[in-house]
Amino acid sequence: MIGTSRDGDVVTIELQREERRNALNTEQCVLLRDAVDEAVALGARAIVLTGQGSAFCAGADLSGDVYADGFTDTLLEMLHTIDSTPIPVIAAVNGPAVGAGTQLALASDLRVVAPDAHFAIPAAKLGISVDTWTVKRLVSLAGGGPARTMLLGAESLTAEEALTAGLANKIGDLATAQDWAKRIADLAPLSLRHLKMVFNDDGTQDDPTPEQLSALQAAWRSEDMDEARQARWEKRQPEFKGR
Ligand SMILES: CCCCCCCCCCCCC[C@H](O)CC(=O)SCCNC(=O)CCNC(=O)[C@H](O)C(C)(C)COP(=O)(O)OP(=O)(O)OC[C@H]1O[C@@H](n2cnc3c(N)ncnc32)[C@H](O)[C@@H]1OP(=O)(O)O
Repeated sequence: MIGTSRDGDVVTIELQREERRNALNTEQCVLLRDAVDEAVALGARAIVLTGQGSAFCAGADLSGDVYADGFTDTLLEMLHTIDSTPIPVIAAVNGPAVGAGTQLALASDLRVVAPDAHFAIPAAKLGISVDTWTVKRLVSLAGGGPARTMLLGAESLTAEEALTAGLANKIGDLATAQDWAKRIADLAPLSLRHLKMVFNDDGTQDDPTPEQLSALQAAWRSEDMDEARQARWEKRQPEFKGR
């Protein structure tokens, strides 16, 4: 089960399998992927992801065969959908984020973490191999030290430790994340879209040449730049139209 709600330009998507601490199976991954796609198609300017009840997400559903009915491929597809959305995704980590639950938080752009939440990837306890993307994203966000503690040491990271390491951006609750999302939704969409592309560039692309960079800047030039300048001149909030 997945729940969605909309407040202006912000769509909140909630994992709703509280009885299983929002564990993910193939069906949940498909529902979550489709909910994210729908929010983007509806023109949302920011998405908040959260979990129902006391946990954010307990990871892959261990109550059956974890890798049944193409779970891994569907998980990968869902995480890639979140990672590549043109709009910012804020994870409101309302409780434990374990295994694929941490991966879900890693695929988001920003993380607001509840004080009693924690991150863990107990792959080494479960005989599971962790993929390269997850290791690289964890290192890029939390640093090599905390990443090794979590993966090689199979230890969890508390909210405060995650904030110190850089994995958490803020300590707060769902309302904190939604308020932040509303402020982000008022920023220039194309600027955010370009920043997300640059942040998520995994380094396999060659750096653009100066000519490519100026062409990219020209291509990204939008009416939003004129609106921002005009709004500043007229001392009012800009109303960005770019997508
Ligand atoms: C952009 C490109 C992306 C590329 C990505 C590539 C991906 C490639 C594929 C990677 C493959 C790896 C996938 C993934 O990492 C693997 C996993 O996720 S393994 C699962 C790891 N999860 C766990 O080990 C969590 C276990 N659970 C807990 O630690 C605790 O339950 C909790 C979450 C801390 C909550 O604790 P409590 O609140 O005390 O709750 P309980 O423990 O009492 O549980 C309540 C209830 O929920 C059931 N439950 C909990 N977790 C799960 C689960 N994972 N699956 C199923 N059910 C779960 C638990 O059994 C209880 O139910 P009850 O017994 O009461 O019926």
